[in-house]
Amino acid sequence: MTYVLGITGGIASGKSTVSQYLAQKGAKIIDADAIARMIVAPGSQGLQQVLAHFGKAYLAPDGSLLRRKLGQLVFSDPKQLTELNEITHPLIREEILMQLQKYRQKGVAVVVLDIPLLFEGHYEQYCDAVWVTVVDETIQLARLQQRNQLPKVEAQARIKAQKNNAWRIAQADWTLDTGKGPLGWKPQVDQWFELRQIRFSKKKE
Ligand SMILES: CC(C)(COP(=O)(O)OP(=O)(O)OC[C@H]1O[C@@H](n2cnc3c(N)ncnc32)[C@H](O)[C@@H]1O)[C@@H](O)C(=O)NCCC(=O)NCCS
Ligand SMILES: Nc1ncnc2c1ncn2[C@@H]1O[C@H](COP(=O)(O)OP(=O)(O)OP(=O)(O)O)[C@@H](O)[C@H]1O
Repeated sequence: MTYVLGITGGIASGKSTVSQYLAQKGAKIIDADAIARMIVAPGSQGLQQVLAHFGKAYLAPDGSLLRRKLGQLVFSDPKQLTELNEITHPLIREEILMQLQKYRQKGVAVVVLDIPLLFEGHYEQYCDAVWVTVVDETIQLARLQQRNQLPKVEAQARIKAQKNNAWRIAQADWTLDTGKGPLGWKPQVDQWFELRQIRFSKKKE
């Protein structure tokens, strides 16, 4: 039986960092952001659909999507964001469910669904438990600005384009504060699995 753990949270709240730690312990990760990039890769049908809707101005000379530019548009205009979601989300869902099925068939012990829009997309129906990562908004803003090299207003727009923490926390099984650094959250993560006697698959070296 595969144990499916969903991890969600606001932008730059630490989802990928926690997922990477679980991958080191032997979990398989299904990364929605990576899938979202894959479905609009150069030459893909997804990219064609995005460009047909938003225009060729979002195509880079090397055939890739101008992500920063599209982000500037959609994270400052909810209507445009909804339209991008309508194009991309069915393709993202199909790939997520395919990967999940593959891991279940292989008998992987723990699979992590790392999905920013987990509750929005109702992926909790596939999860045995859902964690939400949270961090103080000042730290979140600083991490986001630093990681994505974004000016403050753009980073703030991205945070504002998402649902808030209270909305996510109300639906989650557990809330993990990543603001205190790894020494704060790693032992709590270990304990979650120990208490429930959930074992990871042995990693192939
Ligand atoms: C707008 C795009 C091109 C900006 O690309 P960029 O490389 O700058 O950001 P990236 O994809 O790495 O996303 C970073 C973070 O932004 C947030 N985010 C991304 N898409 C969305 C969205 N549709 N709604 C709310 N937040 C989002 C998430 O927290 C995500 O982790 C890109 O985010 C995108 O294509 N989004 C639509 C697909 C989607 O919903 N992806 C999220 C996975 S479900
Ligand atoms: N506990 C921590 N201490 C210090 N920095 C951290 C911690 N957790 C995450 N970070 C840093 O914060 C940034 C955001 O973390 P991460 O990429 O894991 O967030 P995310 O929730 O996956 O983001 P996104 O929603 O954009 O996918 C990264 O640069 C990461 O290195």
